[in-house]
Order: sequence, then C-alpha cells, then structure tokens
Amino acid sequence: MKDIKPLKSWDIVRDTPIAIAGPCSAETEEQLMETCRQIKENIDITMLRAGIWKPRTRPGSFEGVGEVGLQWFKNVKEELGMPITTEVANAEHVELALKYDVDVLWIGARSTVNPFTVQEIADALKGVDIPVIVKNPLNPDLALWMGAIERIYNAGITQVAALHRGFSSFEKTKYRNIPMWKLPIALKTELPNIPLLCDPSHIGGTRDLILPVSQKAMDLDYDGLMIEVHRNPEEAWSDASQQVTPQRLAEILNEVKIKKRKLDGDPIEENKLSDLRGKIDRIDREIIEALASRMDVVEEIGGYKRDNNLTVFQAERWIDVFQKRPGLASELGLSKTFIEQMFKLIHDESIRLQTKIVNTERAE
Ligand SMILES: O=C(O)C(=O)C[C@]1(C(=O)O)C=C[C@@H](O)C=C1
Repeated sequence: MKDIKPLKSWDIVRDTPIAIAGPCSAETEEQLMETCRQIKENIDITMLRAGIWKPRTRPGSFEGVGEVGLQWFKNVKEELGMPITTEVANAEHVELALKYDVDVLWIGARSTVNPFTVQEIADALKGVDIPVIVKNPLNPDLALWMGAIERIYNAGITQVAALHRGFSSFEKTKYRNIPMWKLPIALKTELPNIPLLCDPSHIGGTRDLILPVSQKAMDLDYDGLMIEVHRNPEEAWSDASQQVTPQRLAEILNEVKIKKRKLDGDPIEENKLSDLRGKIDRIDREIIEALASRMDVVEEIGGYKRDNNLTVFQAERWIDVFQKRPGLASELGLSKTFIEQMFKLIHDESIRLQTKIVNTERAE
C-alpha cells in the first residue's frame, strides 16, 4: 500500500493535524445547519461530520434520518463552503453519498469487522476518487483493520486514512471504548504512511475525557481528530453524553498542544537528541547481550534437565524469580508491572528453548 497519500496532499486538506467536527447524527435540518454554523463561527476546522444512517446496538433507538439528511448536509456544505463527511455501511449509502456531493466517506467500526460489508463498499467505490476513512473494528484485531484498509486501497482509493475510535469490551472501564493505544501504534508500524486520526468522543464516551484523549493522540503523533459536536448536547438524539457544544470544541482544540515530529533546524538541540539516542543504542546492545548470556545459562540448565530427567517448568524456582525481580526493579525506580511482563516473556522463552533441548537426543 505504498501509494497511500499523506494527509497533507489530500485535495481538501490545507494543514495538519486536521479537525473534523459535527453532530453524531443529523436530526433536523435546523439542528444540523445551526450546529455547523456555530462550529464555523467558533473555530476553523477542516471538515464537518454528521451521521445520516446510524448503526445502533439495539433496535428502537434513533437510526438516522436517511437520504433527506444528505440534502440538508449538502445545503450546509454550500452555505458554509466547507467539506462534509458521513458514514457509509453499504453500496446504496455510497451511491447516495456521492449523489449528494459528500467529500469524504467513513466506514464505521461495525462495518470494518465484516469483510463482506467492506468489500461491498470497496466495489461500489471502484473508479471513484473520494477519500475514505476506515475506523478500527469493534474488536482489537489489527489484521481485520488492515484488511479493511487494503480492500479500500485495492479499489483504487489512495486517499485513505485510519481512524482510532477504541475497542468494545465486556468489562466496564472509564472509557466507553478502551483505547488500547498499542494497536494504532502497531498499525503505524505496519503501514507507516497511513494517516492516523483519533475519535476521542467514542473512546471517551463522556465530555470530560475528550480533551485528555485528544492530547494523548497528539502526543502520539496522530494526524487529526474527529469530535462530535451538538448545538445542545443534552438534547441530542444519539450519544448525548459525549457530544460537546461548538464553544467547547473551540476550547478543546485551542487547549490541545500540538507536538512537532522533528526539530526544524536547531543543530544544538538536534545533536542533543542524537547523543541521547546514541546512548540508547549502546544500552540496547548491552540489554541484548545480557539476555543472550542469560539464555546461554538457560540452555545449560536445559541440558542438565535432559540428562537428569527433570521437568522443564520448575514452579518453585520460577515463583521465587518472579516475586523477587519486581522488588529489585522498584528499588531502581522501574515500574513493577513492566518488569513482571518482561520476566514473563523471558520465562516463556526459557521454556521454549529448554523444551527443544530436553526433546533432543543427548550429543555423545
Ligand atoms: O531454574 C531453572 O530451572 C531454569 O531453567 C531457569 C528458569 C528461568 O528462566 O529463570 C526457567 C524455567 C523454569 O521454570 C524456572 C526458571
């Protein structure tokens, strides 16, 4: 997917990071127009959003106004002179969104989980040059997220971005959808050129989490935010607790500190960073050498266990190691959990190596 275009070169993007904002759902023409107008009055954003078809968890909730909302949204686009984006979940939605001049489409988490749905959308997009944003699937499955992006890319769409909206879980946490930041980081590692956006409204689920989640996304070098805004959030027909007023949106976007990826042109500061990175390179080498020495000993013990018919897993010794290392780590100011996780990995590797050794004939 090497031809994926960086966000800066997208037709509708003037500057990055981008901000996409608008109501969760288009409810009435007046609510949509008024919300968008107030957003424009309060803050300069890249694009307006509104849900026209709402995939709801249970039937009976408001499921979106449908096609009529696209006409309202088109009127907003024309009156305010701003690009618009909406969610599509099947080929008919794509056809209608294109008919009403929607500038950018997004694929929701409930669609990304289903390759049939994503393929149907991709097929409907063949020969069309429109940017598409792919939200993460409901479940933390990196391959599924990448697969959906690939299906869209294979349809000829090079203006494609990923959007992180968090992951569903049975457990109740302070988030509506757990962020699991390591997943979008893994996505960026696999696809370094994919523009990555964050949806703090769906991750947070409550207004007060929008700012800290947005800040975290900016600290992690995301390319933009999508935030739900309603002129009167309390009365929203969907996701009332996570929508903010246009005034609050402006405050949030002004408060979020945008970080630079690189220092531009300060040689002293740049040298300082590269000296520190040089130190890290040397320390990493020492860590790897120390691990190699540890594994040499583990292999020797493996030979001993094979010769003396001992079990590979030695619970008593392992529990002793596992209980003592975190204490040592905290004496040196390291997090206990981090060291516990690291030693679990090391122990898994010891077991793997020794299992191989005890099942190999002894060399005479
Ligand atoms: O002490 C041993 O028996 C080892 O093989 C070493 C080691 C370890 O990696 O620390 C590995 C496997 C055992 O379950 C316990 C500990």
